[in-house]
Amino acid sequence: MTKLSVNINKVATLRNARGGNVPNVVEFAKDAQRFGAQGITIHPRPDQRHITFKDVYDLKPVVITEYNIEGNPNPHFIKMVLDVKPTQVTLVPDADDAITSNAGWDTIRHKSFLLEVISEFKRNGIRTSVFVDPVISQIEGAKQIGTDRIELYTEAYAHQYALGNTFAIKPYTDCAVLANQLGLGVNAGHDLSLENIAYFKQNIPGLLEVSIGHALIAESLYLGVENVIQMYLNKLK
Ligand SMILES: CC(=O)[C@@H](O)[C@H](O)COP(=O)(O)O
Ligand SMILES: NCC(=O)COP(=O)(O)O
Repeated sequence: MTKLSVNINKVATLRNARGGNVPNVVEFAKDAQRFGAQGITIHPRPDQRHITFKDVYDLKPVVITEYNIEGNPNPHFIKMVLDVKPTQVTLVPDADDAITSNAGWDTIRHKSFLLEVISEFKRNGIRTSVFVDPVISQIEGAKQIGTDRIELYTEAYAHQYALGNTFAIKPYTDCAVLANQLGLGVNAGHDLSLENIAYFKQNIPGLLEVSIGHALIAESLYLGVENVIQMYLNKLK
């Protein structure tokens, strides 16, 4: 079975736009789990543009499924994750000013750094995952750094799938097959959506978890808007 971890960054983006507490990120996480989400993912960025450092702590007691914290392991991020002890930490090599995550780790070049950070998280009972491009040598490198899982960076797949290029799945399938052989768990995320998720799932053996945020929130707006407009109209009769 593949678990759905709902990324709630965009809920925080909306909240921060007004400076208040609407929508409430903690309540949203509770409701998402009540509606069936099997995990909650957040990606606190250094500028706190969406998820704040306070959110990271506030969410801990309410995430009763799997709590996945993603981010670049700078000293502050490492401390926060060690304090909160989520189910899983996903290491992402994003620059502070990146609009969103835009590349996987070079697991070969950063081997010694990743080995050290991963062993510290694992010593503290936190499952580790490493965000990687679908490149065979990077999966082999991931095995060398002792991570429990990899997260396949799916932006390229999502982009090509939307253009009708289903062959774009091939490097992902190949990497998942190798990861399974090496005993690495396989997660995936970035730009997955209602449109492209079924084909991805069908072609990725042993897919343990997908984390989905941007499209899921956008789709929720579209799929919910008729209902909400009708509710307003009823109140205005
Ligand atoms: C690691 C990853 O793939 C990202 O998708 C991420 O967690 C989303 O971050 P933003 O919501 O800041 O774009
Ligand atoms: N790890 C990927 C994630 O959490 C969500 O990415 P996206 O769906 O917001 O692109």
